[in-house]
Amino acid sequence: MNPVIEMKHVKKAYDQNTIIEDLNVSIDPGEFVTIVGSSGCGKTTFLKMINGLILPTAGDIFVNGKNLKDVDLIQLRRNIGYVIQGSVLFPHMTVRENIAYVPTLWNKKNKQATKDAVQKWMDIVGLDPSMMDRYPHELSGGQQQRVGIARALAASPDILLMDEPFGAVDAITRSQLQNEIKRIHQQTGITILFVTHDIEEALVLGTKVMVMDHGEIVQFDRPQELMDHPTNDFVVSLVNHHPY
Ligand SMILES: Nc1ncnc2c1ncn2[C@@H]1O[C@H](COP(=O)(O)OP(=O)(O)OP(=O)(O)O)[C@@H](O)[C@H]1O
Repeated sequence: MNPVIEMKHVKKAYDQNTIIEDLNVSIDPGEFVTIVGSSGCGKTTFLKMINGLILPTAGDIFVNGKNLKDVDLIQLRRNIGYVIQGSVLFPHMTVRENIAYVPTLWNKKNKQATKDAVQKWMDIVGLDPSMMDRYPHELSGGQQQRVGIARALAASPDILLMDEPFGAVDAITRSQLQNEIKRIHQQTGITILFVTHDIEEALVLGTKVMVMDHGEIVQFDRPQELMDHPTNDFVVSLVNHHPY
């Protein structure tokens, strides 16, 4: 199987400050990769290098076999969904208009196709149709997060990048959203990369868990493997905070 994302000898420095020294990783299509690690270890930097929002200082990044050095980054981002913490919806657009944003560009002559897409994705993320004409400020944090996910998915991306997407919602909503995203992953087979600071969330959601420490991947394994065979003391301490 060809990897959907590959990094080879990737280095990232901000001025003189090297955050990532030499990162090598290969991610297979369809995986749900959760990324955990201490604060400031480079998780967001890692994620943003995949959609070209941050450029590496050295090394190569391949998405769907193409070196990012050779691709149009705007085009690339159309195929990569990006969901971050908090609301990043267009405030002056309704739920319907937010979700329809990309499908409208595609279906200029077929309004019904856009309408169908909005309904389909609202349904998949568990948003009641009565929310359709509301504006973001008329929604709860959890509902806004659902619209954000629906909007990202409505663009039919191959890859979905999620940076602490459920960080700002209460525990009940968070657990509902976790179930939704797990189901969406199973239904769509999309590749998901999901940053979290919560090891429990990482172990529950991930088909693979990537543990980062000081810009290095210290372990990248199936959740069970991580719990049974943690590779170093950092992973041991992470896993030990897990209640199971
Ligand atoms: N634009 C920037 N300029 C300079 N330093 C930066 C910049 N962006 C991030 N950093 C630094 O790079 C390091 C890694 O940041 P990053 O946001 O990738 O970490 P993280 O693991 O996602 O952190 P957190 O869990 O706290 O969100 C941090 O020390 C941060 O201060």
